[in-house]
Amino acid sequence: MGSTAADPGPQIAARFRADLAAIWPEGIDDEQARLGLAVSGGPDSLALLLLARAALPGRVEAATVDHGLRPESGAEAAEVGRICEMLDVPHATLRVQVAPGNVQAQARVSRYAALSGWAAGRGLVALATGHQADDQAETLVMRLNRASGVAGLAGARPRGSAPGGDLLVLRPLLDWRRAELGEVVRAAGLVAAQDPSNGNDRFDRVRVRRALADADWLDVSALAQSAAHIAEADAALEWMAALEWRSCVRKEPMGLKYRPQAPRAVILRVVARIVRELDGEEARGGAVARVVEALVAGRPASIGNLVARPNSGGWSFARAPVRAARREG
Ligand SMILES: Nc1ncnc2c1ncn2[C@@H]1O[C@H](COP(=O)(O)OP(=O)(O)OP(=O)(O)O)[C@@H](O)[C@H]1O
Repeated sequence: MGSTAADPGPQIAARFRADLAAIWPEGIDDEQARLGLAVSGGPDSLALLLLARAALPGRVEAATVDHGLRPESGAEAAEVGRICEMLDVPHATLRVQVAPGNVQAQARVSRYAALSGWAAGRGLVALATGHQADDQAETLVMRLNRASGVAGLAGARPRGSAPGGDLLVLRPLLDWRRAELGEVVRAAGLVAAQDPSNGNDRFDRVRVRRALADADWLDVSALAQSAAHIAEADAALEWMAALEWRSCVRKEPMGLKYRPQAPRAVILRVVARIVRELDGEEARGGAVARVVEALVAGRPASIGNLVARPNSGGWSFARAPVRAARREG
């Protein structure tokens, strides 16, 4: 493929360059700095590949994670490899094993772990992903429909770190519409895989997508911006929860003691972290809320393998004693 066919038009390229510049890490103005691209083979991340290659010629590398969860995943990764070869962009396929349990959540954990290892090994300054405005808006509407709290409603942030690590993740396409990205791919003569991402909540998402397309009074870009505002509020709550943890949570011989000071939204996060640290499990939001409600009312409560008790100005959390009967049996 000639570079002219693959290169997006000058206006599109300039818009992407400006979006990338706005989130580019401070202090990394090195002309040699190279950016990693997470390319699943779907239309959004293929557009990312084309746009980033034009914005940073010779300074991008791509990786595709093959979770091995669908029969066609290997062929999709190979197709991304073929496209990258045509575009003269180095490409790696990262095969991962997904731990049993919540498959989508585990796939995400292994995906980011693999991408982080790859980026570190290749000396890349950051990883860019293809999250875009329609996905943000759809997720927001789906979560509103499930009564999600702030963390659930928060959209992806333009700049953040990969879960469980310190790889910088850039999302330069958050203001781009799906149709615009599809057009970038089409204009380059490429054919994207049928949306290999977004498989987790595909059914709900497709329904919401149709509803949003029919509701011409709904402004998808505005919804996406709201998701971004909520993401900032979520980060602020996390910051407050870290502060509350430092000043109000103490070790006890049997577990942790918490003397809550903050508003309830922060308390819920601190209690969720206590459960995570003592029980090693991620607690469901509703279960955490029930425990807090009981403790505020002066009643003990249990969550996972923990017992929480109100006492002398605070709440004690400890692992529940193994019942004698169970031990004997
Ligand atoms: N198998 C994959 N290989 C490489 N990149 C991927 C893969 N799956 C997803 N991505 C990257 O993540 C972006 C968002 O994909 P998707 O919407 O599936 O993720 P998500 O689960 O909604 O978001 P997050 O990964 O932040 O939880 C894609 O545009 C792409 O950049």
